Amino acid sequence: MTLSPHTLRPPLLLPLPLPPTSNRRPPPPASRPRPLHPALARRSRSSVLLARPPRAGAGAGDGGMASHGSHPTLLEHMGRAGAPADLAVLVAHIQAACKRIAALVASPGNADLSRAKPAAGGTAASAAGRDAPKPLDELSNEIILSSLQSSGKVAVVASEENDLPVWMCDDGPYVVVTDPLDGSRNIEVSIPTGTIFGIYDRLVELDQLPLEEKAQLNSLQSGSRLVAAGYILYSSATIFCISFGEGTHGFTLDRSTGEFVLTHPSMQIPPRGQIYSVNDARYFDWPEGLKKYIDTIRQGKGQHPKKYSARYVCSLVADFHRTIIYGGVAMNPRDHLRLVYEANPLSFLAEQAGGRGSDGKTRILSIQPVKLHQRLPLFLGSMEDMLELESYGDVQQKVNPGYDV
Ligand SMILES: O=P(O)(O)OC[C@H]1O[C@](O)(COP(=O)(O)O)[C@@H](O)[C@@H]1O
Repeated sequence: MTLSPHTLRPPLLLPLPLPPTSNRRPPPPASRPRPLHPALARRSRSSVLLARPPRAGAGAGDGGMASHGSHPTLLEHMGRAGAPADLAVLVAHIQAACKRIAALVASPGNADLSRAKPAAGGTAASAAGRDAPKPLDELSNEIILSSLQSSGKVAVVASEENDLPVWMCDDGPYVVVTDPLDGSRNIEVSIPTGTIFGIYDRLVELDQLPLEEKAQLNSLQSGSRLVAAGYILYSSATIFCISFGEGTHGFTLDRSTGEFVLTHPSMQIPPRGQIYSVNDARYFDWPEGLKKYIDTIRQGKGQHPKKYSARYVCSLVADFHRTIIYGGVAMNPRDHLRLVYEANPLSFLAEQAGGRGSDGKTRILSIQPVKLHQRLPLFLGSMEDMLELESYGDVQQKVNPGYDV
């Protein structure tokens, strides 16, 4: 595994032309700029003002710079919040990559790419010498990595798809952790998928260490040091939720212009929901505390005197997005989800929306990662539901026999 893939191939598929949609909401009420998170304030010396006058004919591929009526675009929002120029450039590249992934997962034929399919004869290449089609998570990884590399702002990226962190640029100010396409096993049946990412400052104090060592240590930063995090949900709408440490904000892709526009400003998880989200076919492998908690809330006998409903997409971003909006708790109690590029970014977003992320005992953002692909139980959701769940003590599933589906 090389640490310097300067030969990254450009993604193979181009976005298809997208039809206009009518999924726009009425304009949000005018909001005053919020105070900057200290991490942003520290770096705002070179902040940018990205708001621009309306431009005729603005569309996909213009980097998100066009004004969009009374809905600020993502980059306009960053400009108004005083985000550093480097961070805005980086986010612009991430959003461009995610537009391509959105087109990819929605394109005809993607079912063929939903999992690895070796060419005839079991080799990676066909008789004609062409590569076998790559599964979508690999393609998405290539799209994200090539975008991050061309941003020039990333020192190192740690991805679910790479065994080791990928060193990109010695003076890149940021470190990115990412799951480029979560839930890809759902693609074949057109169920929502998502991209997750987290952004840290490069640890300049490690600059003199050998490449592998500084790549690893930069990628293993505690979630409490996140500068920004986000997810992109590819569903009936494509939604980009992001936090720079001053709230969690959601932007919806307007396919008529190619812009992510602010549709969910300052998202707040309701303090209490009435939905639990878990793969409960695993019930008999759960510990007593978790069984008791779920049995109790199902019957409306918990702290909230209402019977809970179950929802489980089995696609982390979709389950989390619903939980942020409706409240409740989304969980995977076994050691399955990854601390560095799944649990940390989503916990950061949950906290910024007034919720909580924990492993059933401990606040996720206070756990020091020791391995890049470290797995753990993950519980995310409304503050009151989370505290009630954790009060049962014994909620982490220790038995993890491996499941076929
Ligand atoms: O099989 P389980 O325990 O229900 O896990 C489902 C979870 O695994 C994921 O599919 C991620 O798993 P992978 O990293 O193996 O793709 C999530 O999207 C989903 O929330």
